[in-house]
Amino acid sequence: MSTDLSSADLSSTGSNPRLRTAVEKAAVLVEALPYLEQFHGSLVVVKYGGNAMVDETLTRAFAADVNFLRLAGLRPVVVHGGGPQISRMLKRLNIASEFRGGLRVTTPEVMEVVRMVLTGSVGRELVGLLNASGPHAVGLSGEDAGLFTARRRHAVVDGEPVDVGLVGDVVAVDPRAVQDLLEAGRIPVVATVAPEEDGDGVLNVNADTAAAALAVALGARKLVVLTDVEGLYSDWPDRSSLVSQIGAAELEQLLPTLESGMVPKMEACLRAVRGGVEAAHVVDGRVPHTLLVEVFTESGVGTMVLP
Ligand SMILES: Nc1ncnc2c1ncn2[C@@H]1O[C@H](COP(=O)(O)OP(=O)(O)O)[C@@H](O)[C@H]1O
Ligand SMILES: CC(=O)N[C@@H](CCC(=O)OP(=O)(O)O)C(=O)O
Repeated sequence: MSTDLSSADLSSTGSNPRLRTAVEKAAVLVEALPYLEQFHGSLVVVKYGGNAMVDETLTRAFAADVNFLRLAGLRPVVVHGGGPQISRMLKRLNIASEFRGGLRVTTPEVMEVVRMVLTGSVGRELVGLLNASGPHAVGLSGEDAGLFTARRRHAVVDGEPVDVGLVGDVVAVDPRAVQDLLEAGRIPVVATVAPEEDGDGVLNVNADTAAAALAVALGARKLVVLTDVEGLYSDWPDRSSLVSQIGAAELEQLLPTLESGMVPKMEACLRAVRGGVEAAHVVDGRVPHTLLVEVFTESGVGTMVLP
């Protein structure tokens, strides 16, 4: 079946603007058809960055998109960040904080705030927004049912390892709690605090890192990362260097040249595609509905990482 709405369809609307709008809307739906078919039943991990949550219109559009994915027969899993929200709370509490190599230097005092903000505030708000259109979202953290186990990691700045305190990398995932929820038709919403391996404390895991580990453990079809930039720039901040598609080998070469938040993000995309995820996408979460456009249209937006 041809899914093309040709110029003949548009010309048949003559000068009637309502008919023209109707045909254009139909074209969008028709373009989505092959993707609806292709991705039916697919598991998609969506990482929602704190920087993309700034405005209520955007968070509502995000919640609508995730609910849309579920209703369209996909199985979305949300992993959320909350970096700016943590920073705001630290500031209110007069606790100093800094980032090294894209990771927050996490003292025990900072860790308490990270856990409180991610599991008690950002996660709750997202679950509430998602559930405004049906009781499907359930919040959990890496501490629930052994979902994540983490090991302390160091950031690398200018080729040198830097101690960033209570920051972890996910070394094991027990995805059963998430799978049980998916099986029941729910939308898992995951905060990325994780118990430390061989310890009794918890570690602060960058949300991109955790989303990639979860996507691999779940055998996800896609990882979609929503952030506050159009995608990956090969020569940041030169706006003409936006990368629309990149392979794992090329990305690996580019990694040492990247800065700040893009480091854990692109490492996560690499980890995902190397771990069997078909494609990882970085898209601009400041534009409403980019998640749907990325999944259901031919051209997509942002940067796509392929194995
Ligand atoms: N090469 C690059 N391409 C795109 N963004 C970059 C690059 N290098 C640094 N950045 C910065 O990384 C930021 C995204 O990372 P981050 O702030 O951690 O996002 P999030 O909160 O969504 O995880 C961008 O807003 C941009 O300022
Ligand atoms: C270790 C580390 O940096 N952890 C992050 C966790 C939250 C996060 O990743 O949030 P975004 O996705 O919004 O950046 C932090 O403390 O900010």
